[in-house]
Amino acid sequence: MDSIIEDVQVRKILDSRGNPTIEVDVKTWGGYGRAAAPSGASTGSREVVSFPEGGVDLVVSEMEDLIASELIGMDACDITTIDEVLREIDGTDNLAAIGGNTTVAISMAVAKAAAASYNMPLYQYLGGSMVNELPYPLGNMMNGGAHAGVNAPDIQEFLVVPIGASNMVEGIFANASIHKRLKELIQSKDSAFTGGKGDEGGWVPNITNADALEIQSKACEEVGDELGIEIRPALDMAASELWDGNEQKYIYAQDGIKRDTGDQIDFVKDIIDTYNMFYVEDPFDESDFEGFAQLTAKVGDKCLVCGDDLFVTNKELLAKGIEMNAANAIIIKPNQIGSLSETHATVKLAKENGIVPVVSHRSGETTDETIAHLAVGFNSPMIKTGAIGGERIAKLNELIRIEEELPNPRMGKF
Ligand SMILES: O=C(O)[C@@H](CO)OP(=O)(O)O
Ligand SMILES: [Mg+2]
Repeated sequence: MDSIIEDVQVRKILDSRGNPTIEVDVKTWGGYGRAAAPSGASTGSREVVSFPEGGVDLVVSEMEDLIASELIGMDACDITTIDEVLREIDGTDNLAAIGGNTTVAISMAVAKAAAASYNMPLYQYLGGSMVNELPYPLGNMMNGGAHAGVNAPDIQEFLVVPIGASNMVEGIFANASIHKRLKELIQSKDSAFTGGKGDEGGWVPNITNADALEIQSKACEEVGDELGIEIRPALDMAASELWDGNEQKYIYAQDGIKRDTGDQIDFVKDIIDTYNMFYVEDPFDESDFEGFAQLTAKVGDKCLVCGDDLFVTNKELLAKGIEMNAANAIIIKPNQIGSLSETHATVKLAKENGIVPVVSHRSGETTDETIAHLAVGFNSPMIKTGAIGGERIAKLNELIRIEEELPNPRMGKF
């Protein structure tokens, strides 16, 4: 049994914001897997807790031995049971005792060790030998909101999708070209722009939301024409960060505008119509399933309306969203739910119901490349993982390698 776990090691490492996070090594008789946990800034309130009070240091000093002693001797292929054991060790509903980042890093390292035990890449171990589809890269171009400083746009992420790309390399480099072009276009609107970037490598301009939307769309058209492929704009509005529960309004500080839910529906629909948006994530507060459902009814036939904070990769919340027709896409972030098997269950439910799963990074990342394998192995037609920057290109470059390995690679289907 090459996949029997022999050792589990936990260490504190840096993330891209300079915060501590956790990296786990799992050794089996015949293989080895390593994975690290990312962390969010605009987190959903229903996500599992990242770390116990005491943080990564406490996990390393007091929990490593306990966790290792439970897992040593188990079969790394039995990932569901291993995830259950981790939940039992924790003993809370929201993984507050050992931390969802601890469990997810172990869970992903176990899966990688299992794959390595049988000399397989993770995507093939998860997706089978017929897997051959690659995800369109949803690339982050400009940052605002919680991922940027003051004076930035309120909308958190201005993204693009190279939907006309015929392969991964073409899509990834199209996004990099847009990122470059946007620097020039920002300078035309903001002469004091110094080239500052946000947490995910997108530019942080001091311009209005309207100006940002305009140059985002211009960059898609110009670069799309030059490269001869269709590139469409997309947004993550991260509207939970804009929502003021007392005022019952979305506060757009940069524009000095407040919008109630009805105004917000009209505002987002207008943006989708005007700019032919391919994808809009979290256009409403995380508790507003009804607002999501109203927007999806209006634009769901031409735009992906995606829930991130709304669903937090949680199967029960997704089931509620399916019942209410709240969205037609879901962000998949393993550390929101704390394990690979629960992440897989949510992806499965999404696919069974025609909801597009979009595997995603977090704003605080490491050079861990696991999500590139999850996107391919889970057959996710899109991956959200930035456009430039070391911790972002770790995933993109891994997708380039995976494309090279696949016998008959093709871009995913929506
Ligand atoms: O809102 C998001 O989708 C993510 C990643 O882009 O941000 P965070 O990791 O801060 O939640
Ligand atoms: Mg989001």
